[in-house]
Amino acid sequence: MFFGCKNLSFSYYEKKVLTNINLDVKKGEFVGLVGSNGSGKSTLLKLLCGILFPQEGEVIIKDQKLDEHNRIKVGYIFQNPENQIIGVTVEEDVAFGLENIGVPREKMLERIEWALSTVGLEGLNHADPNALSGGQKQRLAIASILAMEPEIILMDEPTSMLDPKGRNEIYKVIRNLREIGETIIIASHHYSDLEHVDKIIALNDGEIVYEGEKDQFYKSNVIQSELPFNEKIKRQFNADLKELVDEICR
Ligand SMILES: Nc1ncnc2c1ncn2[C@@H]1O[C@H](COP(=O)(O)OP(=O)(O)OP(=O)(O)O)[C@@H](O)[C@H]1O
Repeated sequence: MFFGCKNLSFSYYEKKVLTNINLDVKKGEFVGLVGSNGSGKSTLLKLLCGILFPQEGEVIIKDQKLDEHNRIKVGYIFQNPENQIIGVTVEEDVAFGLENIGVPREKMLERIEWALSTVGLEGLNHADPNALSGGQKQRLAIASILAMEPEIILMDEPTSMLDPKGRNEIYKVIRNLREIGETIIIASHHYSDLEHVDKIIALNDGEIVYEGEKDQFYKSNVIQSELPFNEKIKRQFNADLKELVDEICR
């Protein structure tokens, strides 16, 4: 198995929030994780990257159980980039993780340049991270993870704190990451975040209730609240959003 988990269950003290989760993610796959508030998406991502440990089951990375020795292979991008940025300059921020794992200086500079250009922040090496826009901060957080060359990247609602411009910047980065063959799981409520996913996994009350094609998911009634706005309109008024607007404006 490239990446996934087997029979994973997790409780916060007495409260069970995930039950018997099984995932199998192929190399290069782009997976969307959806579910209403509190369904367990963030908890699942935190288990998949080793921030939390399950009471039952295991996470697998390249046929091995995820533990403190190999969890570096899983990169986790927080919802709020402020939680992740620690450097005084952009370059220092990306360098931080690399220094921790003892990457030699020359290799480190190469990786920093590559990561910054992949997220479109080239030339900003000496900028103050606090002076960056929201979209740039999120891209810096992605670069810092990318530089560590993880096998898989997990993103927890990466656009929820951004304006439309920032969101578009992140979509461009995701397209770049896909082109270079990165494996990505993205938890999100935003339909646009999930436009290009290979498959959807839907959680409800801590259980997987759907796994499969995106279009099929939106056609099904598994989780109504996750439907894109246009689809909700279609079902309610039996008309396309554009047709309705045209009709109203006539
Ligand atoms: N640290 C914690 N201690 C106790 N309960 C928690 C903790 N974190 C989350 N929970 C509970 O676990 C359940 C799942 O939460 P989680 O944040 O994983 O869901 P989510 O699907 O990511 O929600 P959202 O879309 O709102 O971010 C919720 O009922 C939440 O209240």
